[in-house]
Amino acid sequence: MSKGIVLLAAGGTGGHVFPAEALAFKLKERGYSVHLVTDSRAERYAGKFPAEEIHVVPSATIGSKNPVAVARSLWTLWSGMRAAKRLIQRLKPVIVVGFGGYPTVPPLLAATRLGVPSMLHEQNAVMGRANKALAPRVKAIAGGFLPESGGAFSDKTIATGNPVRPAILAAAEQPYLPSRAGEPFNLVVFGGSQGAQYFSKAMPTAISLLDDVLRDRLRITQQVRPEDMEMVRGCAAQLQMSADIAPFFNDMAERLAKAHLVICRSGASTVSEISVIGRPAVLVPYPHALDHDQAANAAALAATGGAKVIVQAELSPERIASILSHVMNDPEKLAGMAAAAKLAGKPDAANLLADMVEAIAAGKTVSEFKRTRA
Ligand SMILES: CC(=O)N[C@H]1[C@@H](OP(=O)(O)OP(=O)(O)OC[C@H]2O[C@@H](n3ccc(=O)[nH]c3=O)[C@H](O)[C@@H]2O)O[C@H](CO)[C@@H](O)[C@@H]1O
Repeated sequence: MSKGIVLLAAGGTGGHVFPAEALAFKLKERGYSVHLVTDSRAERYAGKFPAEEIHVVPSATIGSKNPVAVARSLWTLWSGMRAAKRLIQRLKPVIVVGFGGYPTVPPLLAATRLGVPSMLHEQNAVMGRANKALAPRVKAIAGGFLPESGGAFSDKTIATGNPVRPAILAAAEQPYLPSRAGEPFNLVVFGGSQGAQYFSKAMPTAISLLDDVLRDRLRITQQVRPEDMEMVRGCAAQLQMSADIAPFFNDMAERLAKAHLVICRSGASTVSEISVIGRPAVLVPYPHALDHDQAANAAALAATGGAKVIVQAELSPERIASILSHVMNDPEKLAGMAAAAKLAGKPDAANLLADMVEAIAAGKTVSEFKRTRA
């Protein structure tokens, strides 16, 4: 028999949904039923997300200054809140947990109005806008990279880390095996759930600048946005490179486990996964990210010595080639970074977050929960 329903709310991008999914697996193991409320991208997760049902309620952002657009958004939010209220009254969840993104605003507001316990998980080192708006109303906030003290809501924040998928935890069992002179060197290049156009042009040029000995050692996995696939495939063929190229790799955990170096953006789950598995990384924060959350996530891992951060404006194919030449000849340095990254990893985040969900659902305060952990 189910211990009760937990309603998870997440904006429809991988950045919000993947941590919610990791928590969902954990809660199901503990005997809860899970429902997900998200936006119109819900069908992407159908059959994959371990929820009894996936619900969509209307939502909108208020980004525009145009009064007609603002009125329309407010109306959509109002309808979303009414729909969310009906959903919560029907499901009677023991708690509603928001993972950020504007589609979480109606369900979380509805939960607080109905007196249902509610909490947030913020994946990034900087709080997103939806979470910032909801933070004063919820009972607790779990943070992927948020500090437990000194932040705006430190009295109710717990640094759980970002829950990672079971496949990532399995990959974390594999030790880092350095690639020495003459041995294959696995390089994984990726953007995030949507890919990163920057690497499509920069990587092939960088690789063309390497000497033949290093280029022969490279085995590349590169996530490439669909519109760039043909161009990057052509470059790889011209360079006679061994490269796996795709818009999205479903076996990313396994690829990260085998990587000798990762070059990527610094979305919250990306950074958390790299540190849980323990692989050295060059992080290139997405320069147009709202509130520069990616720069802050990257800085958190770089501070441990597990990664190097380079802002895109200071990066070039020449610099990538120079970094590759240097580190491919210095396996000890990469092994040191891998160890530092692993030390910073939080493989127990999903467990801790599930403990927190159970405690808040049972009416405990954050300070009471913290005391049980001490
Ligand atoms: C442009 C933008 O606004 N990005 C935001 C978005 O990033 P984004 O949605 O890219 O989020 P993350 O980096 O957090 O997660 C990407 C996920 O996709 C997976 N993956 C990626 C490529 C692939 O081929 N296969 C695969 O499985 C990664 O392993 C990771 O689990 O949400 C994050 C979490 O709120 C934020 O930190 C980012 O700033």
